[in-house]
Amino acid sequence: MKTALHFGAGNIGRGFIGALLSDSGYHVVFADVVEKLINALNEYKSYNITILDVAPDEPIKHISNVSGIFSNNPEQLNAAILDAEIITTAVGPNVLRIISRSLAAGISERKKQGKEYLNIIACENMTGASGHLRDEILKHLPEEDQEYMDTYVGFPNCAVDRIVPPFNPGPNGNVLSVGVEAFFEWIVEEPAFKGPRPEIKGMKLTDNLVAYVQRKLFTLNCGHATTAYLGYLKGYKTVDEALKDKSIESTVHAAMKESGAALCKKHGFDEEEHGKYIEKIMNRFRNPYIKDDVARVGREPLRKLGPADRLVGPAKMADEFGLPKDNLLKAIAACLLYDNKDDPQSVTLKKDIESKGLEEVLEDVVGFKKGSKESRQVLQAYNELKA
Ligand SMILES: NC(=O)c1ccc[n+]([C@@H]2O[C@H](COP(=O)([O-])OP(=O)(O)OC[C@H]3O[C@@H](n4cnc5c(N)ncnc54)[C@H](O)[C@@H]3O)[C@@H](O)[C@H]2O)c1
Ligand SMILES: O=P(O)(O)OC[C@@H](O)[C@@H](O)[C@H](O)[C@H](O)CO
Repeated sequence: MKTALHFGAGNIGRGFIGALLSDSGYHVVFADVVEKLINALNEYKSYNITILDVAPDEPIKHISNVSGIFSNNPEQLNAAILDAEIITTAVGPNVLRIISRSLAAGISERKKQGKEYLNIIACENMTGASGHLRDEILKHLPEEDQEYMDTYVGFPNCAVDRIVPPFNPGPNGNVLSVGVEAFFEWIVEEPAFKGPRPEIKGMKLTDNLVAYVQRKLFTLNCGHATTAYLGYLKGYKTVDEALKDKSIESTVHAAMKESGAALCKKHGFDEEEHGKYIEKIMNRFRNPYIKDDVARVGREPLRKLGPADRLVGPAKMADEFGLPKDNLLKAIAACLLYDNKDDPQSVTLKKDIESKGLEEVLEDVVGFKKGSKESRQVLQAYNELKA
């Protein structure tokens, strides 16, 4: 049987990518650092996915042929890398650097054992995640193994879309159970594969990946983050609850339209089709069967304020074409106000704003120069939202 190694047995790992791999005939080995997940994977060797929607065709999907290993156990991991025909990740962009050392060791071992093609796909909300992972691996790979990696190891980037919220399996439920929306989209960069393309049900291939990644990140994740930060400020707990607030809904919609106008100019998307794409996403956010925590959606605000990420990325793109971006700037201001003591990045952000001042943080983190029009506008929105 074919083996797939997937890093991260979390929401997207179990609820999306691992499930597609298992459905396509792979034995899926999940590598994670959480003991209870690994133990449960090895004990039950299967889990259930609940589809959170009105009358889904298949309300519960049973996923089998799975097992778990510890990502911080070099022997287990090396053996799994050696066996794998494909490797995927869904660990969060910041963890890619952490797993890169083990992947480098595994790639060197594959060379020693005369193994051929392998593709590694990082399924994270980040433009160029697999390429970034490759760069991190290169830092640990001996020079004499680099040619082997160039020849035999592909790093196709991808866009990954399915809302997988926190899920409560109930008092006697299985820790592996996961609830997902019915919709899913996994688009992978075809030219970057090395060797034969793997056949995975539900994986779509494209040769224009950047457009799809930006379409998803700057629309869905942009609207999601805007809802989360504005919602958190007003004390709402979930995305659907926040969107029932008309003033939040209209800002979220307007921010997605601003990013949409920029995306259509940049990538030539049809405006009418893109409008439908936005409406479909708004309806996905409103799905009453999904109770998605605003703290999950707003997690790691410093990452989300990055220059190529969901808020600043579309604002810069709008600027490139001289298009409006007032609502995107308001979303950036709401993100800067995110004050959640359980989120380490929120704590750091707050401390930095207190010690350096908002303008300096805007320049360092977001890239808006002190005194620039954008910086002044964010400052004004920040003070208005704070009041
Ligand atoms: N949940 C969603 O709706 C969704 C949708 C699309 C994309 N994503 C992206 O998928 C990625 C994962 O998100 P998630 O929601 O599944 O998060 P999650 O927190 O549910 O899962 C991440 C998993 O990675 C594990 N992990 C942490 N460090 C690790 C390490 N060193 N080695 C192996 N595993 C490690 C964690 O223990 C956890 O189980 C993120 O990049 C996210 O942006 C999430
Ligand atoms: O995972 P993050 O932190 O990058 O973003 C939070 C959510 O917006 C995200 O997980 C969405 O649910 C997902 O991207 C839907 O495909």
